Amino acid sequence: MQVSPVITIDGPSGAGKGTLSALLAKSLGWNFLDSGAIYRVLAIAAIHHQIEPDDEDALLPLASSLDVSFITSEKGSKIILEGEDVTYEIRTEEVGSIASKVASLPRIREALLRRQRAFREEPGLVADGRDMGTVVFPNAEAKIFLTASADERAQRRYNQLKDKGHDVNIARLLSDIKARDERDANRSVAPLVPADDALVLDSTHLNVEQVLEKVKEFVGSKLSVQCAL
Ligand SMILES: Nc1ncnc2c1ncn2[C@@H]1O[C@H](COP(=O)(O)OP(=O)(O)O)[C@@H](O)[C@H]1O
Ligand SMILES: Nc1ccn([C@@H]2O[C@H](COP(=O)(O)OP(=O)(O)O)[C@@H](O)[C@H]2O)c(=O)n1
Repeated sequence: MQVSPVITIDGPSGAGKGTLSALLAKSLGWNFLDSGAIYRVLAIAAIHHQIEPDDEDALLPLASSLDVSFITSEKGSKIILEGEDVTYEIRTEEVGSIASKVASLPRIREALLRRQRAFREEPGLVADGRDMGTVVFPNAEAKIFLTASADERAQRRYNQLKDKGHDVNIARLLSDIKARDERDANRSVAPLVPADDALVLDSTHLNVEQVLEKVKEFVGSKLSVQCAL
């Protein structure tokens, strides 16, 4: 059976993965998986159910039957957890930090694998995360590892959260980002590392258009989708 093609975009927080993935998915007309949102939703569910982020036994049933839906319409996309709209709530740095704690638990990652792979549908998928090219879709057609310096990523996150009306502090953001980098890169399962066959792209001194240009060139060399791009 022919499976749909996948482009994976992995990298640390604030590197521009979500921005790039959304632009690529839109220009190709492909599906989009924001795998980080699944971990963030699980973090919110843990808070709602008063479960500590390191309590793997208690989190496991929650992860296995996570009642979440990703709704995309012309007005934008919405994330609904147990009937509640958590689209705005999941984006705080605090939730990102709890997400990175629950994401370090091996059985939790295992429980979420099938849910993530189910996004691979016709005509194709752009998957954004930490382990998309290494674990979830190891046979992806094109893999990108997008990074940038921690200072640049903290500044981008600061601007982004401020624009959305969140109360933010740049020094705190930088230290949270560094702590999250450290945890994501050093965990025992699915650590944040580029796949052997990934294009590693440092976006510190590149704007969104420049990143997109380079990625389109790379994707075009790996897949026969040049016409769509
Ligand atoms: N190359 C870039 N240069 C400057 N800002 C960028 C770049 N890529 C993304 N951004 C901005 O940085 C912020 C974080 O990007 P995002 O795509 O959410 O990162 P990630 O998904 O890797 O955490 C967003 O506000 C986005 O518009
Ligand atoms: N595929 C993924 C995606 C996210 N995550 C975890 O979930 C957290 C939040 O992911 P995210 O992609 O929303 O984070 P940002 O890059 O947007 O800050 C990350 O810090 C990771 O610890 C993961 O472990 N594996």
